[in-house]
Amino acid sequence: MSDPAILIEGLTKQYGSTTAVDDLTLTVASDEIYGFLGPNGAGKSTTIGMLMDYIRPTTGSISVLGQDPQRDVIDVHSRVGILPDRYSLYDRLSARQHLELVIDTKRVSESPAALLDRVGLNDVDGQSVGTFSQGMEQRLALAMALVGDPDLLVLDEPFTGLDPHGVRTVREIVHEENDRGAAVFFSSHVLGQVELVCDRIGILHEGRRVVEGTIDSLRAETPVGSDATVEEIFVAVTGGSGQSDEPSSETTQ
Ligand SMILES: Nc1ncnc2c1ncn2[C@@H]1O[C@H](COP(=O)(O)OP(=O)(O)OP(=O)(O)O)[C@@H](O)[C@H]1O
Repeated sequence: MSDPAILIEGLTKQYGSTTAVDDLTLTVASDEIYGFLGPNGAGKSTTIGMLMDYIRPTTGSISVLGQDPQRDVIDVHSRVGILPDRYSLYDRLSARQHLELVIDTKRVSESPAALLDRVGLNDVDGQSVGTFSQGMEQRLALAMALVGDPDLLVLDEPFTGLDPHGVRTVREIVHEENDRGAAVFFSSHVLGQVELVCDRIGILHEGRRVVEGTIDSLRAETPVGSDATVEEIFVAVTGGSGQSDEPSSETTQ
């Protein structure tokens, strides 16, 4: 049996007196699509940062594709496709040049044009990224994550800034990548989309995982009813807290 895509045990990250991630334990199988949810500030991006060794844990252990991100960082980075929550692009370079940089770094042979086509960015040849809209930048960042047919895709808020075509494209790519054999781990506040693509979800609240399972199993174990949406489950288990009383329209798409 293959290693889990992600194995996290007792993971804690402390920033001074703030506990961003609190004794988190979580497993993502090598063939699953896992939605990592939680209110603003719950600790999702911090956890993702620790998976990639961008952030060092205070305590706990992490294995990514059977490897230790601190010890085997080069291997982990070569096998994982990451769309971080904050990324910087080079204003003066084109989308093709960005992809060529990742292709060179990962030492793979891949067609930038085919990657741009997959994310719906086919008419941007020669255009510098400084002229891109937010959605175009997001599509390019996703294409960069796809380079090298990663064994694990880690996507932090992949729907940010995308129009409905882009949202659909992300959903299709997540399914295609999973069909190809990749695990997908993504955070999102767009709960309607999460419901459409995830095999399992985990909900984080104040750094702790409060529930985990298939949507059906969460409906059964949460007092929300057998036809509850992910949004209703989310609100029930996070106490309706978060930054606003009303879920934003983004969460219901
Ligand atoms: N570098 C840092 N220094 C101090 N505190 C930090 C730092 N990074 C994150 N935090 C704190 O850690 C907690 C978790 O933040 P994190 O960005 O992981 O949340 P998140 O779940 O990704 O939120 P969002 O949905 O808003 O993106 C927050 O309280 C945040 O203020």
